[in-house]
Amino acid sequence: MRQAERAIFDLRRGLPVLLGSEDGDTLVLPVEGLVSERIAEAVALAGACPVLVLSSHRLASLGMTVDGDCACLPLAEDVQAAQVIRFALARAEALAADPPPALRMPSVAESAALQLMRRAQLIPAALVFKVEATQGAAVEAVRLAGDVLKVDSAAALALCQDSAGQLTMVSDARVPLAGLGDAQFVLFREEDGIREHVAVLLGERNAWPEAVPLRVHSACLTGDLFGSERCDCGAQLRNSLSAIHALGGGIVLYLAQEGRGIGLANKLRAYRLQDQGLDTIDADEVIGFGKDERDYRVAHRMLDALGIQRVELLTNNPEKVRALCDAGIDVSSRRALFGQLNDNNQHYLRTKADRHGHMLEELLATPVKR
Ligand SMILES: Nc1nc2c(ncn2[C@@H]2O[C@H](COP(=O)(O)OP(=O)(O)OP(=O)(O)O)[C@@H](O)[C@H]2O)c(=O)[nH]1
Ligand SMILES: [Zn+2]
Repeated sequence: MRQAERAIFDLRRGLPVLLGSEDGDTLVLPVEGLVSERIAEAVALAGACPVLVLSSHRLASLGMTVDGDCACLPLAEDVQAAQVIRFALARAEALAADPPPALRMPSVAESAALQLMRRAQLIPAALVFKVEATQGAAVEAVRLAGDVLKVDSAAALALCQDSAGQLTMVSDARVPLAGLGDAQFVLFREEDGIREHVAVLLGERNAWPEAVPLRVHSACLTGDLFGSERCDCGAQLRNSLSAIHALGGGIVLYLAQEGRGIGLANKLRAYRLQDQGLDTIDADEVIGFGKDERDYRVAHRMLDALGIQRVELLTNNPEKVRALCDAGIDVSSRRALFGQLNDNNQHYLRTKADRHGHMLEELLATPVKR
C-alpha cells in the first residue's frame, strides 16, 4: 500500500502524519478528535507553533474570502483543542467576540494536509506544525521508530485528486428482489481500499433498451435504510428500481458518496446545524464543504467495466447529467425521478430546487404527505 493511503488510516485514528516537501517536513494532526495533549506533544516535537488550515468554504462561512481552496490561521503555541475546534466548526456569530487571527496562504504541505482530511471524510480542517531545522533529528527518530508515517506532499495531493484511482471488480452474486425478480449485485472496490460501490443490474441484459436505464444513487444511510423524512432518498431509490424494472431492466449504481460526498459523520454535523435554522447548503459550508463534493468519475469507471456506453439517466439533478457527460458517458436522455414530499423534507427539497438547480417543480406542486 502506498504511504498516502496508509496516512489516511492513521489520520482517521487521530494519529499525526508527517508531510515531506522541498522546504522541509510538516507535522499534521486532524482537528477531528483533537485533544490539547496532542497539540502540546506536536509543538514540542516540531519546535513550532500550530497553524490551522481551513477550507475556502469554511472561511467563506466566516466572511473571509481567499484565492484557492484553503488558507491558514497561525495560532499560539499554547492554544487549546477546544479553541481550534471552535475556529473549525463554530458558526460565525459564536466567534464574534473571539475572532480568528489573520490569514496567510498555504504551503504545498498545508494544502495536502487539508486534502487528506477531506479524503479521510474527517472534519475538513488540519492542524499543522512546520518542523524546525533543530528538531529534524528528533522527528526522524520518531519516524524510524514507526511512530509517525511520512508521506510526500505531492503524492498525497495526487491521491486526493484522483480519489477513486483504479476500480477492481471484486465479487458478484444473484439477489432476488421483492417484486422485481433476480438482480445481479456487482461490488467494486477503490484502489485505496477505503470505499466500495455496488452496481445492481436488473432484468436480462440482452433485453435492456439500447440507452440503458440508469440510476446513479448516492448512499444515504438515514433515508435509504431507515426511511428518514429529512430527505427523499429512500423513496427515490425504491422508485428508481420499479421504474427501471418497468422499462425492461437496467442499472442502479449505488455509490459510497454519503451526504453528497462529505461522509455520514459530517452529514450528521450538518443536520445539527440545519436544526438551528441553516439550510442544507449553508450547513455544509459552515463545516467546510462546497454544495456538492461528489466526483462521478467512479460511475464512469463502473459503467466502463460493465461495457455500458449509452444511458437514459433517472435524476432531477442537471449537474449529475453534466458530470456524467463530462466523464465520457453518452447520456441520451433524462427521466425525472421523484420521491415523496413531506413536512420534514419540504424545506430541503425547496433549497435543492432554488440553490442547487434540481428540477423539482412538479414534485413541489404535489400535496405534502402528513
Ligand atoms: N450534506 C448533506 N447531504 C445530504 C443531505 N440530505 C441528503 N443528503 C445526501 O444527498 C445525497 C443525495 O443527493 P440528492 O441531491 O438528493 O440527489 P442527487 O443525487 O443530487 O439528485 P437526484 O439524482 O435527482 O436524486 C445522498 O448522498 C444523501 O446522503 C443534507 O442535508 N446534507
Ligand atoms: Zn437522503
